[in-house]
Amino acid sequence: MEIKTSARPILITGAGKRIGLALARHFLAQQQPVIISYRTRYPAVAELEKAGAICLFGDFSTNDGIKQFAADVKQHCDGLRAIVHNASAWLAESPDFSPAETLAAMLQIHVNAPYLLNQYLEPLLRGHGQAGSDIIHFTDYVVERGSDKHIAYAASKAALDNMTRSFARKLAPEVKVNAIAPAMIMFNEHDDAEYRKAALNKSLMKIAPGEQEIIGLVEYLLNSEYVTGRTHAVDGGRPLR
Ligand SMILES: NC(=O)C1=CN([C@@H]2O[C@H](COP(=O)(O)OP(=O)(O)OC[C@H]3O[C@@H](n4cnc5c(N)ncnc54)[C@H](OP(=O)(O)O)[C@@H]3O)[C@@H](O)[C@H]2O)C=CC1
Ligand SMILES: Nc1nc2c(c(=O)[nH]1)N=C([C@H](O)[C@@H](O)CO)CN2
Repeated sequence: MEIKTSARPILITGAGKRIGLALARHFLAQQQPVIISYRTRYPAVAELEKAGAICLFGDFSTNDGIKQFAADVKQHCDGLRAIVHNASAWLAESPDFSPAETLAAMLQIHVNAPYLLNQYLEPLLRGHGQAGSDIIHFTDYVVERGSDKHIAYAASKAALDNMTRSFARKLAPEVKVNAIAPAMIMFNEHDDAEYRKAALNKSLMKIAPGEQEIIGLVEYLLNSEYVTGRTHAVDGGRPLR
């Protein structure tokens, strides 16, 4: 028998590193209970556990894995304050995978996982009053522009963007549902100087702002009683370049 938390946790998927990890640390520092999913057990997962997070293995590459993860969440709490759908893979089209494999993988993590988790965990989000809970989908700036190197990625994030409006309709007024559409937030370690220069030049602001820009927007959305069904760009003015 698992011990259930009293205050409603915020569930963050794929939070063993980078933006998800930064969000988990932020909420824990505010005494806000957190549940995270991790697929790879990065060293930071033990650090989050030590800080009080419930860290559950979750591999969303199959629908069974998603279902199992939802069942595990229900073992640990009766209600959720929010679900933050952060888990993602930025897979480019490449000769290493067939187009069918690439498309299936992108749809699995950016469409099946949030769609199924929203359905399985809906009872935990409801029943907490008007605007009592939130769902936040992480999409991408490329939803509006497309991407010649990440076609399946962009298409799957576009589907997620659309689901934002459908779930907002379905779950209002109890649950607000919004999307955050970042452009460049943080580089990956392997990005070379030439790539970094070109990527920075794509926006008006010309910086990689880091996780704090996302944390600030997530806080804003959680605190709002009115904002729902919208996509919120964090892109340094990229469409204006
Ligand atoms: N960083 C940026 O500049 C931008 C980020 N975004 C979006 O913001 C969000 C966070 O970005 P970032 O921190 O860079 O993301 P990362 O790619 O660094 O991390 C994503 C997380 O998702 C997990 N994940 C991937 N596939 C699966 C799966 N099948 N099952 C379970 N977990 C999985 C990864 O686990 P594992 O490591 O074990 O695979 C990882 O922990 C993402 O949704 C991203 O698309 C959008 C635009 C720009
Ligand atoms: N899941 C991920 N999605 C995205 C990443 C990433 O590292 N993981 N990175 C980007 C880039 O930063 C891009 O916006 C600029 O090069 C996009 N999505």
